[in-house]
Amino acid sequence: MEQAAEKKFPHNAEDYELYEEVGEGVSATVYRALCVPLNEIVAIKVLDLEKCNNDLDGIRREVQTMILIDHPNLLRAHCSFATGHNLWVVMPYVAGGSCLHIMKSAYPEGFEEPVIATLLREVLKALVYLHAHGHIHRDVKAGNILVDSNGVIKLADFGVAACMYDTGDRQRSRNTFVGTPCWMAPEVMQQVHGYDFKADIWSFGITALELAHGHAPFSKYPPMKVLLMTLQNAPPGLDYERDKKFSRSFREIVAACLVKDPKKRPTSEKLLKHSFFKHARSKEYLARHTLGGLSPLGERFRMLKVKEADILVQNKALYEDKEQLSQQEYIRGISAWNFNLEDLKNQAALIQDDLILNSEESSVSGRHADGQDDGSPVGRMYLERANHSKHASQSEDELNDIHNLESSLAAFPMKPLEALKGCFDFSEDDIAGGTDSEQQSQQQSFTGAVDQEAGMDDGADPGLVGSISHSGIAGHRNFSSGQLIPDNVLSPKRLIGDGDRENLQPRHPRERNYSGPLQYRPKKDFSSSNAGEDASEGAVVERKGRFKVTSADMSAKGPLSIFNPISGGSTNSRMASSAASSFLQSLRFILQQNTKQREELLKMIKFVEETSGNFAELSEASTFDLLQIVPPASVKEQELQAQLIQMQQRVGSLVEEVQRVKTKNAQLERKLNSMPRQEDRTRE
Ligand SMILES: Nc1ncnc2c1ncn2[C@@H]1O[C@H](COP(=O)(O)OP(=O)(O)OP(=O)(O)O)[C@@H](O)[C@H]1O
Repeated sequence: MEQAAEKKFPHNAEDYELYEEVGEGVSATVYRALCVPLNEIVAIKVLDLEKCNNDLDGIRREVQTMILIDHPNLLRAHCSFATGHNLWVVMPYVAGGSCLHIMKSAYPEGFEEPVIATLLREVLKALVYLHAHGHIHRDVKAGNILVDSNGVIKLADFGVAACMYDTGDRQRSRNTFVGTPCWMAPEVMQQVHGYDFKADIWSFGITALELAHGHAPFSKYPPMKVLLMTLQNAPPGLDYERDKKFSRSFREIVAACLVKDPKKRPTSEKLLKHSFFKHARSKEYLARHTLGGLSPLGERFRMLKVKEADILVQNKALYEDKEQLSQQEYIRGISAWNFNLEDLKNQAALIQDDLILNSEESSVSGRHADGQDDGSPVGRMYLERANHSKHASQSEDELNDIHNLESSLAAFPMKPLEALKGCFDFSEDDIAGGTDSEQQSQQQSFTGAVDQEAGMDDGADPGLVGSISHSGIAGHRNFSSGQLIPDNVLSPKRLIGDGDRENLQPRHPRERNYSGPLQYRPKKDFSSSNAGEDASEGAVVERKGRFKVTSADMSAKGPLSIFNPISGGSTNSRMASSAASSFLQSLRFILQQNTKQREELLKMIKFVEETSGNFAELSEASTFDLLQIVPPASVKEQELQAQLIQMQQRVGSLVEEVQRVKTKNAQLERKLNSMPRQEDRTRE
């Protein structure tokens, strides 16, 4: 691969000393490192090729884009090469880390407006450049906005960038789900007409809200819920009450970006001229107001991880609820959902449970449209769940929710209710629970502030510079990034630095890659995958941490399994059991509905029987049929609906028949009454 700039960065792992971990993505870990020959601190993103083995094109594209771009606000890669089972991407070290990490560490409620304006202005400059060169970034979010120690902003992560001039397969890739759900534009979710650079403008608007509040709108919800809310609800925005500290121009620019019709969104170039950016300040101001007083990145990252682990333990002790725990990963803002259109449809079919839980929020628009809540997300969800009683009064709303859901998903060929049919397709094996430790390892959450210590420095962090030696990498080979993915670099083990490269350990199944890969597999996969290292992964197509589905993914994939959108669980067993409980709830609800209708019908039949003895026989038959309406738990919802319609039609015709008989009787009565008079007349 070509090298960036004048300096020649070596393509050899031996020439780098890995220091501490400074970031983690879904399929990558980022280290601060020293390039020994150049004596320069760099960041090295170590991508696990095994986890990306179906998206090698994507990786190649990311690296190529990273090397070719040339803009002060875009993070450019120095070089990349494969070593062992990993791909190393060498890039400048951005000492402040991402805005997401900064917020999690010191600004959990978000930044002040001048800081936001400054950050967004720089991001927009990067987007103007990218769009002008035919690229769509597709993953604009606070986690990808890096701040260096001088306050210079770098937009990073081209893992999902696409070229607008692509043809053929790559063009088709723009008809794919790519991005992170909370930041994803509606047209990207819908996949009806594809999308263009305006998708970045939507994500930019969401990022503006994220920087203002410390989290993205809908970030407390599971991915499927986010999809539905984005499609169904009014676009999120700044709230007049809660966000009154922000200027009108801020409100306006957010509203301009978050328009559902992409054509109505401004271009990045136009946005850059918006009056909101009058609030922007210098990079020195930015450095002071974002990084001032923060400890070095590696230290912060380590503390956040400790904090996450604590929260995980607390949550586990409090709730012992695996489904809730799996939410944590999502809340954290990690994007690890891999799914295709069929998954979406099938998951959507089960979402009524979720809609019931959150019916209030899902109908909210405007003031609370961003789903903000002050309580702890896990506690809140737990409460919602506890409040979820099955009162009859809720039933109508539930039905409405299902209908709303249906109309929102009109673009999808299979309707949610129809998709329920596939939900029975799992075996006892599938319902066996996953291990706690596996669950636990998946959960992380960044919240609250951490202690603020020494200032920041691009150089080595004393005390943290446990360099990782190279010699432990058995048989590692170097490849130029021109040919990124030789066959033999793919292997079942992932190696990570652990302070000493001599002791490189295969990591336990990656902690953060389990926020609920939204996927399904044929039933046989369920059982077979239980034995594997990560039951959720099986024949997963894509490891990169985002929603992604390629055109090829849209083909049918055999019998359906299911996923509970609430759990976002990682193991098939958890998916199966939570889906089973979700489905049972659906059945109970249907049963309840049908019982009520049955009672109504019985009343009508009784009325018919009483009014006309002539139809007793027919009525009996109807009563018998009606009794059949009570659905055994295993009867599918659709069949029940059909039965119900038939019953209703039958009762309707009975009522008509009764009316006809009544009319006839009345006529006969009139005739009878008139008859004696005729006899009298005859006698006379
Ligand atoms: N050059 C860099 N200098 C300092 N920190 C970095 C650098 N690049 C990335 N990071 C940190 O590492 C984190 C993860 O990196 P990155 O986003 O590239 O991984 P990823 O797998 O693509 O993540 P995701 O899929 O979640 O977007 C970033 O959020 C950031 O905090």
